[in-house]
Amino acid sequence: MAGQVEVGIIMGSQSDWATMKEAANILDELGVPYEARIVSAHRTPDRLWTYGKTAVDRGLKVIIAGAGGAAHLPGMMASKTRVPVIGVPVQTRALSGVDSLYSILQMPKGFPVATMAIGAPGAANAGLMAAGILAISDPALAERLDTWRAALSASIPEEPQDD
Ligand SMILES: Nc1c(C(=O)O)ncn1[C@@H]1O[C@H](COP(=O)(O)O)[C@@H](O)[C@H]1O
Repeated sequence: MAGQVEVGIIMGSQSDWATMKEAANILDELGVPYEARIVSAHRTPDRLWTYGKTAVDRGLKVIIAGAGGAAHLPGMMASKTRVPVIGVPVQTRALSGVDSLYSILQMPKGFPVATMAIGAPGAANAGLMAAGILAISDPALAERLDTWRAALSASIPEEPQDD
């Protein structure tokens, strides 16, 4: 997307993109510029270091970090930059993403990660959370987000339907 990139979507592996794309889709819908990068604490620690070190100067306002299994990426990124990190536990085959959730959730005091739900709903909510944070100082985005939320509410029928 054109414009100053204020949201960084990072993920531990290419295999996370199917999940993390849900965050990107929401940001596309709301007209929020973002970048998407593969950054792994385990496999590309130097890349993580550089990304975290330069995040503030590059103008990033929120980082969405998704990882699965021993999901150390969100916490490590939160240690490296004061840019708020939203963590997305990617669903895993072995342990259904509970491993990812626990790896991201229990941060020690001082370096928080705002942890979302496991999998695609969590990634979509991460996009919405990032948009909500940016909307605090962006009235036009706030209006788009309000419209998006109202449309979702309006799409929910009052009564259950038969299949
Ligand atoms: N959890 C992490 C980190 C990290 O936290 O740094 N780097 C990769 N991974 C995870 O390994 C899983 C399997 O990766 P592969 O599919 O590449 O084997 C992915 O869900 C990724 O997020």
